[in-house]
Amino acid sequence: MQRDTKNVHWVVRMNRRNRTWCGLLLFGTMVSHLVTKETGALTWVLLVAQYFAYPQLVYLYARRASRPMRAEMNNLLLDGFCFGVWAAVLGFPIWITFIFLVTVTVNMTVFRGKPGFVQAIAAMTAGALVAIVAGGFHFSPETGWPATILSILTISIYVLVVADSAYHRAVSLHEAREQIRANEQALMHKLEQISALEAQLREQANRDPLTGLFNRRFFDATLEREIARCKRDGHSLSVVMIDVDHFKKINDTYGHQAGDEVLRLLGSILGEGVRASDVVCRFGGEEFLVLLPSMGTQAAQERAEQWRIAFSTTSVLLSRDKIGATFSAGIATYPDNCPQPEALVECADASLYCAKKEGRNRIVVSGDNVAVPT
Ligand SMILES: Nc1nc2c(ncn2[C@@H]2O[C@H](COP(=O)(O)OP(=O)(O)OP(=O)(O)O)[C@@H](O)[C@H]2O)c(=O)[nH]1
Repeated sequence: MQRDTKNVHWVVRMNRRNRTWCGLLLFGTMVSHLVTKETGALTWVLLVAQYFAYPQLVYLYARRASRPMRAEMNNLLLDGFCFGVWAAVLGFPIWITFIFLVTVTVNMTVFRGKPGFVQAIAAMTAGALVAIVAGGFHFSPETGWPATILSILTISIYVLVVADSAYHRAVSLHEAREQIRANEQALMHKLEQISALEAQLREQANRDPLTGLFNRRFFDATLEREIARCKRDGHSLSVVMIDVDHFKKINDTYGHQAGDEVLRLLGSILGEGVRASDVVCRFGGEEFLVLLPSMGTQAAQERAEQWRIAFSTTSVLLSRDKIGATFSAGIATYPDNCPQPEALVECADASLYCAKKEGRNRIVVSGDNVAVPT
């Protein structure tokens, strides 16, 4: 059965590899040293257990631990303790003790810095002391040339393995960072697309698709704001309500498409030369509303008159038809002729009604014989 090692913490995997392969070299080195000594069977058994069973046991412990990195640090300390025991049991042979010292301190320092170095020394010392207390102290530092050569080989290979691991770690870190950067860029791009889409949707929600002017929803929201502003600042606020004359007849005579073109023409005339603060909207059907903040009756009337002349003198060309149209408009201005800004649309509507009644193609200002709604 193949075990899935991909989910095992990379430090646990790396240390298992190092313990297994560098352990084999260390095993060989120790064997070459022990064969020159009188070595009991127990020592051989323990040596085999140390280099063949121990790496697998500590790997299983770290792999199953809820915090594998912490478990692996405990394993490294245990390595130090065991090497301390072996060093003392063997009488501190100089080369073998040196390998123990280098591997244990490097392993701990890589992960914990200087405190790791101190902990490694402490773990080795503890192991050595335990062995000395249990079995007595003896000192036999010399190693024969086979053990010396194997020791040099082992330490060289160990340093190479550590350097190679560090290199691969650096490469995969670099790749991961690049991947994160690419993901971030893709995410930013998506966010930009989403906010552009949102802005587009917001814009569409406020626009009339036929004329491109604002719609009633937007007008209502703006009117509320402008009413609050004109009340606060005491500025004028004018509303012009416009309705195409006999529009039904245009539709009936030239068709719905011709009617649409007439509405588009009026929309473009109303939209020309507006101030940033003006709000031109299609209120529905053939009815338009223009909100003119900070504009008194006279100026609003002049503007509406310009639109009326422009519209009545411009024709829509459709196939062979030249379609002309006029509009009627009602104007209401706060505070000039409409004392309640909330009633501006109603006042303008009443004036528009008057303009229609008086014969169309004209503009009527609220208050000019127009009953102001109460
Ligand atoms: N082409 C077109 N026609 C529309 C649209 N919306 C509403 N209408 C038509 O506009 C016409 C409005 O007619 P009426 O309310 O009778 O008004 P009118 O004919 O302009 O008469 P007065 O306003 O009294 O001058 C109706 O026939 C609606 O079908 C639109 O988007 N496009």
